[in-house]
Amino acid sequence: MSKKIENDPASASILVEALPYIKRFHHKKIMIKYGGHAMIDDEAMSFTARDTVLLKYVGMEPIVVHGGGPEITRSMNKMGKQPKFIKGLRVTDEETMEIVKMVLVGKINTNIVSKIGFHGGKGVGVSGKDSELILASKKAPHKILNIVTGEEEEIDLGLVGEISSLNTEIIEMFTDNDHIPVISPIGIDEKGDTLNLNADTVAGEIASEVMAEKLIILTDVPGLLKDPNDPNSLIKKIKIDEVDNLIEKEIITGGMIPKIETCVKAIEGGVKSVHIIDGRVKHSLLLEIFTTRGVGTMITK
Ligand SMILES: Nc1ncnc2c1ncn2[C@@H]1O[C@H](COP(=O)(O)OP(=O)(O)O)[C@@H](O)[C@H]1O
Ligand SMILES: CC(=O)N[C@@H](CCC(=O)OP(=O)(O)O)C(=O)O
Repeated sequence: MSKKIENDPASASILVEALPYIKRFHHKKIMIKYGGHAMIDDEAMSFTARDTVLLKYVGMEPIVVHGGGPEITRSMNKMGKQPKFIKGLRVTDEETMEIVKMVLVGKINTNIVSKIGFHGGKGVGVSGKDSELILASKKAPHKILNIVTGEEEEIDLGLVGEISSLNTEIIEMFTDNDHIPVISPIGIDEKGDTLNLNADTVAGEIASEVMAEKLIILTDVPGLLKDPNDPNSLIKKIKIDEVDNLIEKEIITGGMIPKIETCVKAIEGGVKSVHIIDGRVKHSLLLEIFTTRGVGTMITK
């Protein structure tokens, strides 16, 4: 420790402020959803990995579910494919599914695991296919109203799944043995085929299943915004019964829809506190957990 810190009582008070949280979350599972939009560069990813390792060393049990939407889109573009999203979900044909696996499991997961290792943690990568962690079934086609014909149309999302059951023993085996599980959001169906899952949904459902104390979603906005174009319009707290109205009014759109739906479900599923925060900001994870004021948007009952 440098002399400056030794002699500065303000530095000690940061630790003192953190003590109640360190006590409250001792041996508690903290689910961190690390969104692709928050992975702005290698340095930001390294900071997030280090903060996650810190949580482990002060006695919590962090679990990471990562996304990687922007990286998947970049890879699709390189291959001349145009991505299409319906309500925040990527329409996934077979070729896209191969890209999704390559990017999520082959690239992003291994990158996060090695960064956790570099900072002294025991990261271990799993996908929803390992030990049948996530059993899924193909999502039903999305129904939309064609405003020209006035008729209802169905859009098939392809190989996009919804979770039918979770086998979280493998996760608990890792957390019980001081490892930090890093989970890629893909699942398998009963035939053993791979399905693409939204990472927010996976984080929320696993958080409920393992009875996580907290779910923290790291993304590229300060939190839920009243005006998505104005980063100063942060909604600091929102009750779950206010959410539908914001979706109907199209204040919540795109990738924020699965995020906020996940938050609502996680609260209903027993997760005690749920937050959406800006993962691009250095140490936002620590500020959320260890400070009284917190950061981002808190979703409450
Ligand atoms: N009301 C809102 N408040 C904040 N962000 C919103 C809102 N509605 C839509 N969004 C969009 O949701 C995006 C975050 O979702 P997404 O792109 O899927 O991120 P991630 O890759 O982190 O999962 C934001 O960048 C923003 O463009
Ligand atoms: C079905 C579906 O949309 N799957 C997502 C999986 C990755 C993800 O969710 O990444 P973010 O958290 O960065 O958005 C996708 O293909 O983009």
